[in-house]
Amino acid sequence: MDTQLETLHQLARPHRRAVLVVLLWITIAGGIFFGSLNFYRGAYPIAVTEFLMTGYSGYLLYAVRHTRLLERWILAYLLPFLVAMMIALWTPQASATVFGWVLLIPLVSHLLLGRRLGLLISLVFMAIAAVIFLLRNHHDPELMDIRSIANMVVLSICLIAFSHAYEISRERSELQLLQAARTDFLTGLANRAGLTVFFHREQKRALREQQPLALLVIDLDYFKRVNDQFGHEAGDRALVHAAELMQRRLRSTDLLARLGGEEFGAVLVNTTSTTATEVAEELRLAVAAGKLVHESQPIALTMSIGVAQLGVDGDNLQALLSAADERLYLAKDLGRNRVISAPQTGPDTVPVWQARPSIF
Ligand SMILES: Nc1nc2c(ncn2[C@@H]2O[C@H](COP(=O)(O)OP(=O)(O)OP(=O)(O)O)[C@@H](O)[C@H]2O)c(=O)[nH]1
Repeated sequence: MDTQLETLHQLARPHRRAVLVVLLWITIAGGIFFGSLNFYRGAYPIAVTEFLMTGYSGYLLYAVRHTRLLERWILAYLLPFLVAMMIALWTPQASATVFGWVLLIPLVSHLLLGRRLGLLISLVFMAIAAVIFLLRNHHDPELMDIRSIANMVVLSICLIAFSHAYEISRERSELQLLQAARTDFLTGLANRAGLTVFFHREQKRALREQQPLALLVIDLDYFKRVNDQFGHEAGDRALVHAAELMQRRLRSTDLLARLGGEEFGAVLVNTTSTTATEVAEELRLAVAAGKLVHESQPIALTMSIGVAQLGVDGDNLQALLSAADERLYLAKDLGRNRVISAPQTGPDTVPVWQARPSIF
């Protein structure tokens, strides 16, 4: 399943679960009421079906509480419920008003299953209900009147269209909110939450495909001075400028994020610590060479960077952030404007094991 679809399912789960629980309670109450009524009237097959549906709904109520397979349980409720509805429509004892329940199908199936499956289920079961209606009532001139039929068709189309439009706009708003929650407002990069989601996805892929994965933690040097000397607005521009320079040098498959303040993080997919160090070096040189001018005065920017690799420096994001952070602060202690990574890295870096004694 693609990640956006999976994210949409995850976002929708709490409200779908809530709708399902309400429907199950209504089914239980309705099943007891109509089952007793039909039993009393002697309509035993319908009464038994309704009592069975009541018991099944009670079981589902228990099952859906903590399940991770909510979509399957929804289908396990909705399909028998709709089949029972079709059987009830077909039974000779059922009155014509029972067809009113069919109008619930698009609302319930869209609320429970979203726009794609909701639309499919609505179309299939409403078409079956229409066929049953025509077969049962084709002798009734009042019900077969063109105006009555047109009324029912238009009402059905309206309900399908409204339910579908509601689901589309709900999905869109949820995605926009999610996007905003994972984006840094100033630079437009991912924020820490966005980096976390991206890292976990790439970590799974890296483990599955046995590929390396590297993390950079990047901090602008003496950034307080930029703010103090040029003002906060110029500081903001400098952050955006550095972000753009770095973004240009990364592959589209990598992720650059602003972790907060003047600190950035980069997840480099399919990259070893050695290559990540070379990339970090390129980023450092690009930002140091970048020409940012504020009111005719150049703003000089440099960065310190710590590098870590999955499986070498830790097996989770927290461990990699700590390792990269530790190296970043070592870079600061050694005079800033440099990259520090694991011991086996390139010539322009200071190995951790060599540099460590200077800070103790
Ligand atoms: N303009 C601007 N400044 C910010 C933002 N977030 C954090 N800062 C500033 O970044 C500066 C960070 O200062 P410090 O933590 O002392 O670090 P530094 O001056 O970069 O020094 P080193 O990191 O040790 O090289 C502070 O002055 C913050 O106000 C922001 O969104 N915009």
